[in-house]
Amino acid sequence: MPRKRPFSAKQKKKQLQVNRERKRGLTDELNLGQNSRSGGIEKPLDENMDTSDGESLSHMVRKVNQQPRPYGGRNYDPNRYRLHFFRETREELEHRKKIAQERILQLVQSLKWKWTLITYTMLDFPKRPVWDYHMSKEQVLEREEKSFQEYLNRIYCQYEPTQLSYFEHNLETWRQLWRVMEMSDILLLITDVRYPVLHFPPALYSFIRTDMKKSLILVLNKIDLAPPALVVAWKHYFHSIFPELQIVCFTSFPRSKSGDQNPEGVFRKRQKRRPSHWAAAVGSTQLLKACETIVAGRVNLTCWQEKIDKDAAASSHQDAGGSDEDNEDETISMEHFDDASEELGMPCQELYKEGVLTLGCVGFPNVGKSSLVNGLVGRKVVSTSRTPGHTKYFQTYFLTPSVRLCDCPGLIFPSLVNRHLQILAGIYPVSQIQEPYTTVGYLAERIPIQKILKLKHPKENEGSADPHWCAWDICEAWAEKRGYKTAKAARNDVYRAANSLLRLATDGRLCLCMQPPEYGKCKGRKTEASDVTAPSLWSRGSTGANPSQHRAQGRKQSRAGCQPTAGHTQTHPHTKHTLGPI
Ligand SMILES: Nc1nc2c(ncn2[C@@H]2O[C@H](COP(=O)(O)OP(=O)(O)OP(=O)(O)O)[C@@H](O)[C@H]2O)c(=O)[nH]1
Repeated sequence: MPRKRPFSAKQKKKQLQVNRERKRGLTDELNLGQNSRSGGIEKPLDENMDTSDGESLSHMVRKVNQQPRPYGGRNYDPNRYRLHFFRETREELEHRKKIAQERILQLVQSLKWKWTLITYTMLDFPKRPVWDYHMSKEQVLEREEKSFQEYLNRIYCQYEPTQLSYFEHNLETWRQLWRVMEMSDILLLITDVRYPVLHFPPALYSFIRTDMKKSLILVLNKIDLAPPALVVAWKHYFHSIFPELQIVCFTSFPRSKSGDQNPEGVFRKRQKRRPSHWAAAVGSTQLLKACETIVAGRVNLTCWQEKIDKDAAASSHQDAGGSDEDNEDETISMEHFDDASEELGMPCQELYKEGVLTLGCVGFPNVGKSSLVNGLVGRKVVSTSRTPGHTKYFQTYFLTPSVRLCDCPGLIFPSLVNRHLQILAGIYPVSQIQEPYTTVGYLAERIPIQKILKLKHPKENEGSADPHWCAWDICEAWAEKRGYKTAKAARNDVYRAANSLLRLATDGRLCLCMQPPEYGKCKGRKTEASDVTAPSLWSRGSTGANPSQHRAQGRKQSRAGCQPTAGHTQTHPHTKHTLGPI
């Protein structure tokens, strides 16, 4: 009789999980025959695809980030809204791992790190097919499914799967976007200022402007993570391409005067944010001004201005040592819509219905849409997370009686963007990456992370004077430094180390920022104080709570223009690594 092999609890758990997934895959497959809501591709394009674990209905689509909590009645599918991505083959993953272990890394010159919108061939995105009130709900849904399937077939006929970046394959999530676009008067396209061209789909802009005849405001969000000069440079870049576009700079977490100035900050644990922190968001006034310009008096926005003034006063009261009331438990009047397909919105709705301005926050996952809603409200009304794809269904909230905010789930638009960049931009959940090493290599070729993290080469003791680094070495050295060990053999846990490095990058603690094409050349350009609020010097209030500091920063920026200077690297510790001689 063969000897029984030991079977750990972890393995058992995994086995049960796989069985469950297999069953679910079967159910999905059955459902798909009647109603392909999952948005998967029905026939595998490549017969050689990895099908070993039998996880999903279509072996080409990887489903990640399951629904966090159960909602709805008996027929509710908790995984209906999870992210669906194209799945890679095992051979492909093994090949990339080998590259990470062998390829010697070389720093990319900053001149090669310039990005334009053209650099990214953003493809068209799935749109809602035309419908009218004579059609039944089932007919509308069926038409949407057919159109979405055709869209996927078209795109996979045009491009090889490896050419395409990860993008959303779940029709339900696209339906949420369609609904939000229909119900909103102005769309706020939220982008992370570190990767704005990555988060700006020109196809979406032109659809909103030309087809829907609505306005769009571009929000350069998370400005606390980039040097002010870079924020200004991006603002000017977008203005030069889209002169009519309103652009607003925003941060939900302005940098405090003392905060994160220490280069060792990268090693520190993330601090838990106080509930009152939301009131410190910077950019509300700029957003209000942009809305006023577009609305042109058709909606009364005075309440919004009053709210901003009130929040700024409360914030400065807290600065002066006032009480920090915890509003977390207050009743929150958010409206959830967990089935966008149930809501057949008007295809061409009237603007500013009943004197209410609806602002729809749309964009890629993890760019800070929910945080922006919280920042505008001044307290937590929607849940946020550093895991992309956290918001699953759109939610609305009345900021004032005449301004309604709508938070849409994040969507990855199809593009030909390099997948490493997508991961670093926080678009793809780090915990779900099957092969993180090459992305660490991509990062290390743009930021000298070995130096920043003071890593010791794993082969240093083997006598090599100046050992070359490959991505695997970096992960191994980081595992050694952090003490990440595998459970069984107590070897360095390289996979965990790679994930940890990628998290540091997505959180902005290892800060990589894209640069616009003219960045570094426009020395003479004057920076207006209104261009960007300097988060490092002005930590509280969004309405001029500290105007003298604001003016001082404006002067400082004017002197610096758009040139990355030593001054900037001092005020912004991450900049040194981002804009230095790389
Ligand atoms: N530094 C910094 N981090 C931010 C800012 N806004 C959001 N974040 C962080 O970015 C992560 C994502 O924020 P969310 O507000 O959940 O992003 P989202 O766009 O709603 O994400 P999805 O639910 O995936 O669509 C969280 O870890 C936030 O703490 C900001 O202004 N500055």
